[in-house]
Amino acid sequence: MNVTKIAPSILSADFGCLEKEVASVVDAGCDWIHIDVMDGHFVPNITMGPLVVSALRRRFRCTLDVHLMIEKPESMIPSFVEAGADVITIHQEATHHPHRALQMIRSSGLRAGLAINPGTGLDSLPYLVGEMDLLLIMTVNPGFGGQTLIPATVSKVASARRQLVELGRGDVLIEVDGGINEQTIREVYEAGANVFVAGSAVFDHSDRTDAVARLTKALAM
Ligand SMILES: O=C(CO)[C@@H](O)[C@H](O)COP(=O)(O)O
Repeated sequence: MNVTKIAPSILSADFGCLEKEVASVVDAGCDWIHIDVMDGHFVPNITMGPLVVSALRRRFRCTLDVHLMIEKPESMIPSFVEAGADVITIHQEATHHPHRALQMIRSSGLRAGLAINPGTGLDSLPYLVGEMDLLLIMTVNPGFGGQTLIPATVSKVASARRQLVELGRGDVLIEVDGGINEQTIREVYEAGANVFVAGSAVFDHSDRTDAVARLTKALAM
């Protein structure tokens, strides 16, 4: 699969001027924006909700990639659909009914993603693969930006890619999230990832065009 996307995570952006922050990465050539929704229960942090997604939807045409780090995501899926998300990803660990949650997202006409934490295996893949468009492999424990990629997650990406191909779903995007930077992006790409969430590696730099170009260059090396 040839698709590769850098998806800047606005968790590391300056929320005081979010429109300007997102515009800076869209101007740098990014057409996916990663939006981390945290509820203070599933993860020990609270961020934003559907109102922020709908505000960004009104201003930007790019793909809004919404990552729900919330318990019982089923209850909030309709609000994020209504807000204008393009991709909604739920965590396997956050619901008793991941299959149903993925079906809800798809039946609303959106792309559905399944996220798994670093400590979660790939056992459920054969049972959920028919309902997903994207597999988000957390490369850090979710909740905060600026962490270091956990090395064991790289072989999980490789294993997931192999299994997806064997299951006839080589088209499913593998997204990696956490600790993605110039030093780590190439190894997860080689393992089979194609969507690269980058928070601090983009927003901690004042020149966003340069930051995105550095990641793209590291990917191609
Ligand atoms: O979901 C999360 C954190 O839970 C991420 O999307 C972070 O925002 C990634 O930040 P960096 O590790 O790239 O700084």
